[in-house]
Amino acid sequence: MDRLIEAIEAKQNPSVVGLDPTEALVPAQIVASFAEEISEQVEDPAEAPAMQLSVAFFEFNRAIIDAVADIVPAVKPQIAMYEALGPAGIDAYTMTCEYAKQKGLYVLGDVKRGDIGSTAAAYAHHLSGVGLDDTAYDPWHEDAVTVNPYLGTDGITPFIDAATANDKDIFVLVRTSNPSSSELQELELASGERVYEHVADLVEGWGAETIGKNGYSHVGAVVGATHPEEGKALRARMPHTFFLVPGYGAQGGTAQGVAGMFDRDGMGALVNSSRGIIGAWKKSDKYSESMSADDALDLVAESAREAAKDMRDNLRAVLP
Ligand SMILES: O=c1ccn([C@@H]2O[C@H](COP(=O)(O)O)[C@@H](O)[C@H]2O)c(=O)[nH]1
Repeated sequence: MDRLIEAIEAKQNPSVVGLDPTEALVPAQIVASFAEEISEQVEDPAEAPAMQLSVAFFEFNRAIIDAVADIVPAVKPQIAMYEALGPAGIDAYTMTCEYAKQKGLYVLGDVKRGDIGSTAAAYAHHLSGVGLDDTAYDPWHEDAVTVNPYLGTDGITPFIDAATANDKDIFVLVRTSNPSSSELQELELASGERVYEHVADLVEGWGAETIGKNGYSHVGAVVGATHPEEGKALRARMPHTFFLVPGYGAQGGTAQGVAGMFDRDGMGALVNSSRGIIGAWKKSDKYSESMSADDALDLVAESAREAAKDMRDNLRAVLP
C-alpha cells in the first residue's frame, strides 16, 4: 500500500472517486452526441446502443478524471457497470483505467473476484497480465482489485502472489456496506466471534508477510462506511490492514462515522464515493436538457470537482 499511502499524503486526501457510470448518471445529450459516429461504425445495428453508451461512459469518465486528478489520489471503476455493455463496455473500463493511470492516479478495480485456486489464478492476471513476460503486459491497468474471500485461502493466494510480485494490492471483502450484509457477516460462530471478525483475522494473516515501509500489507480490507462501530473495532483488530471504505454519501455513510476507521496518524483508510461525486451534476440548477453535450460535460466535471472537494474537506475535518 506504500504507493497508495504516498498518493494520499501528497493530496492530503484519503478519498477515492468511484467511476460507476450508468445511463441515468450520464447526461442524455452526451450519449446522443455519439449516435451518428457509432451508427457509421457498426456492422450490426443491434450493437449500436451498447457501443454508444460505452463511448459516452469513457468520455464522461475522462471529464471527471481531468476534473479531480489534482485533488484525489485514486479512482475506483466498478467493472459491473461496464460489463453490462459487453465487449465495448470492457474497452471503456480498460481505457478508463489506463487514462486514470496516465494522470497519475492509483486505480482500484472493483471486480470482486473469488473462485477455486486454479480459476483464481486466472483472475489474478488482472494484476499481472498474461504471457511470457507478465510485467511487460498489463491489459487492465489496475493497481489493485477487490476480492471475495468466501472460497478461503486457496482462492486468495494467487491474488496475493500476483499483488506482491507486481507491487500491487488487493482489498478483501470483510464487512460490506449493504443492508443484507448482516445475514451472513454477523452470524455468530461457536467461538463467539462473528463471521466478519473471523474473516478480518484471516485477512490480517494473509497480509502478514507483505508489510511495507508504512506498516500496511498488500492485503487490504473492504469495510463499509455504514458500520461505524464495527469499523472502529476492526481498525484495532487489523493493525496492518489498509481499509477501503465504501458507502459514504449515497448509502448514508458520513465523515464522522468513518473517522474511527483511520489510524492514529489519520492514515489507514481510503473512503469511496461514487454516485455522490459522479452524479453531483444532477443536483445543479445549472443543468438543462437543452444544453449542448459539451456544456453538459463541463457541468459534470465542475460538479464532480466541487463534490470531491467537499468530501475531502469533510474528511480532513475529522482526522488528526
Ligand atoms: O461493501 C461494499 C463493497 C463495494 N461497494 C461498491 O462501492 C461503490 C459504492 O457506490 P456509491 O454510489 O458511493 O454508493 C459501488 O461500486 C459498490 O459496488 C459498496 O458500496 N459496498
